[in-house]
Amino acid sequence: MKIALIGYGKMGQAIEAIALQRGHEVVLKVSIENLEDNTIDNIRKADVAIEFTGPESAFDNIIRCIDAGVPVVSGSTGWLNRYEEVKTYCSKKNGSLLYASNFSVGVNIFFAINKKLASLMTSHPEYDVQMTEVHHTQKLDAPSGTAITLAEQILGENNRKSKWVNHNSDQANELVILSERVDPAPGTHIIRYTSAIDDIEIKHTAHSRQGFATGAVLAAEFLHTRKGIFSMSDVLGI
Ligand SMILES: NC(=O)C1=CN([C@@H]2O[C@H](COP(=O)(O)OP(=O)(O)OC[C@H]3O[C@@H](n4cnc5c(N)ncnc54)[C@H](OP(=O)(O)O)[C@@H]3O)[C@@H](O)[C@H]2O)C=CC1
Ligand SMILES: O=C(O)C1=N[C@H](C(=O)O)C[C@H](O)C1
Repeated sequence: MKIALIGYGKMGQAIEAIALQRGHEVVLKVSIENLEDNTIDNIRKADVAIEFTGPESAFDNIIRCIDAGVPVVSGSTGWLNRYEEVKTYCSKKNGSLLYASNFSVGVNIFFAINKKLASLMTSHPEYDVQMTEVHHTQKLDAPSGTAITLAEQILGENNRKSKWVNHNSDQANELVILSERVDPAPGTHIIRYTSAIDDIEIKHTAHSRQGFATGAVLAAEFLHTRKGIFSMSDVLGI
């Protein structure tokens, strides 16, 4: 596959290493230094684009890939207030999009465990639930995209919580997500159910960016021959 890397920072470089190992070719690398290369004509040289830039630039980059007619895998976080708009545009243009707040296989298994645990806890109001996410200090958004996905899963199951907040709270309806920024943390997510009698905790710790990068390349391999809007559940069958 010929791959365009839109965003050549920590993730773009980790993805390039995995893509080359898997026999793919990187035909375009875009960062702030060469934004002039981020054109529809250049993107069209690729079979698939992989977009990891950040909250401010993801939307425009994804739209550009759709306009180029090139399937796009995006992992940028902090822009999902415009996700519905992108989905509508992608459908209208008969494009291909695969978005995930977290591409690692381990986190996608963790999502399934989180949903199941949240469902079991529905009938146990004696437990309160809280989340913590820990990332490196260069991260621009808080809470992490993964934490928001986990929180939305819990909100979907737990009728005692009606919204998430990114600060401490004593309101019973608020699901607290605490964000910590310490180096070199690639990404840790912890969900704690606490009661007077005992606590239950589930935790995922990424040891490096390799899992995210491998998942993004698997997603690109999945997407490049398909039309439509997909998620990592489609890639992994979980
Ligand atoms: N879904 C997932 O599994 C994961 C998602 N992420 C998310 O991916 C995003 C990127 O993370 P990370 O690689 O760590 O961040 P970095 O800051 O290391 O890299 C971002 C890259 O995007 C470039 N960039 C910034 N603005 C633009 C733009 N307008 N057009 C094109 N390129 C641009 C930067 O250029 P320059 O270097 O010149 O500034 C840099 O190359 C974040 O939103 C992060 O949360 C991260 C890990 C996993
Ligand atoms: O910015 C990061 O580094 C990460 N971002 C994603 C997120 O916001 O959830 C995924 C991973 O945790 C690393």
